[in-house]
Amino acid sequence: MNIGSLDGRLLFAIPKKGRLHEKCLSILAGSDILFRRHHRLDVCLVLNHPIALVFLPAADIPSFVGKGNVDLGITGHDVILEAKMQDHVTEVLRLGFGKCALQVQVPESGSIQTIDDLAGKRVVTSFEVLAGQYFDEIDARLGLSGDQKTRIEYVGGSVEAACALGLADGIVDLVESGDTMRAAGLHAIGTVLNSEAVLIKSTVPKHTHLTPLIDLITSRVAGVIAAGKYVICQYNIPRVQLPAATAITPGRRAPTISPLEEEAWVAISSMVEKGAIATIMDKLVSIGAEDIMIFNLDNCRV
Ligand SMILES: Nc1ncnc2c1ncn2[C@@H]1O[C@H](COP(=O)(O)OP(=O)(O)OP(=O)(O)O)[C@@H](O)[C@H]1O
Ligand SMILES: O=P(O)(O)OC[C@H]1O[C@H](OP(=O)(O)OP(=O)(O)O)[C@H](O)[C@@H]1O
Repeated sequence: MNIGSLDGRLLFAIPKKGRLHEKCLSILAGSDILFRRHHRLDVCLVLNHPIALVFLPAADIPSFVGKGNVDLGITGHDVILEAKMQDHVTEVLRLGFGKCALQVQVPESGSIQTIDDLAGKRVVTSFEVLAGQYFDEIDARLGLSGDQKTRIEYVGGSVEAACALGLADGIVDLVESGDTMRAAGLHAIGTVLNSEAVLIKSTVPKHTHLTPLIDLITSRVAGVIAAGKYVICQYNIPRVQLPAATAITPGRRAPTISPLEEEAWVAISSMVEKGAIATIMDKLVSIGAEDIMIFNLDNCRV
């Protein structure tokens, strides 16, 4: 592939490895963005759209999109703020995966047990901007200045080992399940930020002719995300219970209500959030619903 073949194409940045990579590949598949990635190549052409995918480290994607070198990208909300790109990129969609929290952590059994105890000491992190901003506020509140201020030191990885190695009194790192933190004998004493994966575009796009394609891809990605979040709930209910049933399954706009051959009954079909389905079914049973069925969505537009 020569670089000339990228001319006029929408450049779409995807995390090349790490926690967000696999989910991004399934979003591309669900959006019918077809590509063949050649071994070791980080740029590849999409077969069925004027798009090229650029596989980059998640932390580099905000700058590429913010500076307009790349038109669209998927990355974490956390790394947008860490790269100070929040004024240069627009978060078009929250994607509901890659959920984690950037937390201040200290050894479970140590003398430091609060943020105020940790202020003025050594903190190791890969998020030096966010950790710096967080502790600047704490230091200011406690009146710490000059040499008394919290020392933030950058490391590129294995942050959780820093306390055990004697490099730090506390760390600032991402937590999802908490397994990594607990395995390192640490616990959280403060939250700097909550994060999830987001679809981003340049706030001031360089290639305005690509706006319709950006909107099309955004709508497809939104459909894939919604299909993962919702299921279809279908059931029969006595007609007299319609108001109660509609309140339990209101749908996104309104439930679909169909007559049955039996005059006193109706069938209802409604989109409901996957996470709430057990409770919703309990409630439907309690008002006399029968034949309740749940269907997964392959894809949708909302
Ligand atoms: N444990 C986690 N659970 C959920 N999301 C996470 C987790 N760790 C990181 N993330 C999200 O994924 C983004 C990329 O983090 P990750 O550690 O996967 O990247 P990486 O450093 O490029 O990959 P690798 O860790 O393989 O070197 C983070 O900025 C954050 O938004
Ligand atoms: O709370 P948990 O579910 O344990 O997740 C937290 C861990 O996940 C991330 O690292 P990752 O495993 O992606 O590897 P990395 O250290 O190479 O970034 C993050 O840096 C934490 O170390």
